[in-house]
Amino acid sequence: MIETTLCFPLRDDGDDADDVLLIEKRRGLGEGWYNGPGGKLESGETPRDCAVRETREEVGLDVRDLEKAGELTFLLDGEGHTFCHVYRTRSFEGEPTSSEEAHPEWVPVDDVPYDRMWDDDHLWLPGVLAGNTVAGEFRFEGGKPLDEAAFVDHDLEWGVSLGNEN
Ligand SMILES: Nc1nc2c([nH]c(=O)n2[C@H]2C[C@H](O)[C@@H](COP(=O)(O)OP(=O)(O)OP(=O)(O)O)O2)c(=O)[nH]1
Repeated sequence: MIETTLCFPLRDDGDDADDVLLIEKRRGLGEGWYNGPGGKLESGETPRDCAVRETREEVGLDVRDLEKAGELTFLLDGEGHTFCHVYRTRSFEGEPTSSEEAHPEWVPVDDVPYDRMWDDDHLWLPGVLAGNTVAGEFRFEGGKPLDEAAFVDHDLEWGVSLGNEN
């Protein structure tokens, strides 16, 4: 299975609500859709280090104190395809800037464009952005690549203990 990460930086929008930093992905898996910054683990790298590196590479933001928020398994035609570690943080330095891979955008958490994201995201991302923890399994069918397969069903468990070691 491919091991990946996603990081969702949050900031208070000054009006008792939060903004989340999303990217519009410019290439690769999920191109043209919104997501959090993230990507594949490099060899020898911890998931947490990967999320920090990918966020810096994709949008130039230095994130710290990542809180583990989810562990998601994506299956394609019955086989494990991707395992994704999900983090959120309120601690970061810098201003988000575009890269070849990603165009960043602060979006109110109540205004996340789920119609322009992976089909499963509306099921788990609102809870993650609200501070909950989740373990999920999402089944896709129809062959590679994953982002052209059909999302067929899922299992979710909320309030899971994820530890903070990875
Ligand atoms: N939000 C969300 N993210 C997903 C889903 N499925 C899935 O693989 N991802 C994530 C895992 C990765 O963080 C990201 C895929 O990006 P990636 O960076 O690994 O892929 P890429 O093809 O651009 O790889 P690379 O060239 O940068 O190595 O998408 C999903 O259903 N929802």
